[in-house]
Amino acid sequence: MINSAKIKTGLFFGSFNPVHIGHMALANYILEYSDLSEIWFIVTPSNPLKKSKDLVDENLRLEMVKIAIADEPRFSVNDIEFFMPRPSYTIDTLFALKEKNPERQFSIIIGSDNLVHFEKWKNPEVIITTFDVIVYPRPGFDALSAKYFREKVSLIDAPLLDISSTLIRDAIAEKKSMRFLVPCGVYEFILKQDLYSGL
Ligand SMILES: Nc1ncnc2c1ncn2[C@@H]1O[C@H](COP(=O)(O)OP(=O)(O)OP(=O)(O)O)[C@@H](O)[C@H]1O
Ligand SMILES: O=C(O)c1ccc[n+]([C@@H]2O[C@H](COP(=O)([O-])O)[C@@H](O)[C@H]2O)c1
Repeated sequence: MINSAKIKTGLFFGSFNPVHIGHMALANYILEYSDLSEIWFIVTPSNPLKKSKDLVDENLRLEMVKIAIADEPRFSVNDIEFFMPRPSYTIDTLFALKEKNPERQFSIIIGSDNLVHFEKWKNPEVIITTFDVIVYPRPGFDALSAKYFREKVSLIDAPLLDISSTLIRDAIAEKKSMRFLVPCGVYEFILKQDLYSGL
């Protein structure tokens, strides 16, 4: 199959502990301002570089992403890493997805912070030469001067909300309502499952 006939799919990897409106706004913007037809949220059970003692069960994180994307048919969620060795190395996931989905052309979506520190990832050279990479800005990290800024890298000037899953977890632990910082339905799920309250 020739490349142009393939479905262009963006891959947005994260712990999503929990998914928040910063993730959704970014994915929304990239979907509208790139040539991607769809974005898959890949829930990472165990980020090789980020150990969090507050990490809730991966199935709960998957459920929250399912709730978040329910109204957008061009978004989907994928649990492939649940069935792969831990920690979750993106290179291994990318090749597994490529093999299983020959009808798709994958682009990995990363922040400029990750591109600047790409040498910390497993096999960065292989990722950057094999896959398309869409980079969005993170303040303080200049993608253009990164060692791994190559021809397969494209920059997208997405607006960012200055919030994180850490902020939400900490606030919930302090009994603050975070209803509007997470996608519709996710806050109710957090309360019902009693997540993050005892941190
Ligand atoms: N507010 C945001 N806007 C845009 N991208 C974000 C935002 N927060 C996180 N991301 C990006 O989304 C991806 C997945 O993020 P992750 O699930 O680790 O969320 P996080 O908010 O950074 O989590 P934590 O606070 O637990 O470290 C990461 O590559 C991260 O750079
Ligand atoms: O493959 C690696 O070596 C690797 C190292 C660090 C991060 N990642 C992936 O990048 C995703 C986003 O990471 P982060 O640290 O920006 O939240 C995370 O969910 C992992 O899938 C992957």
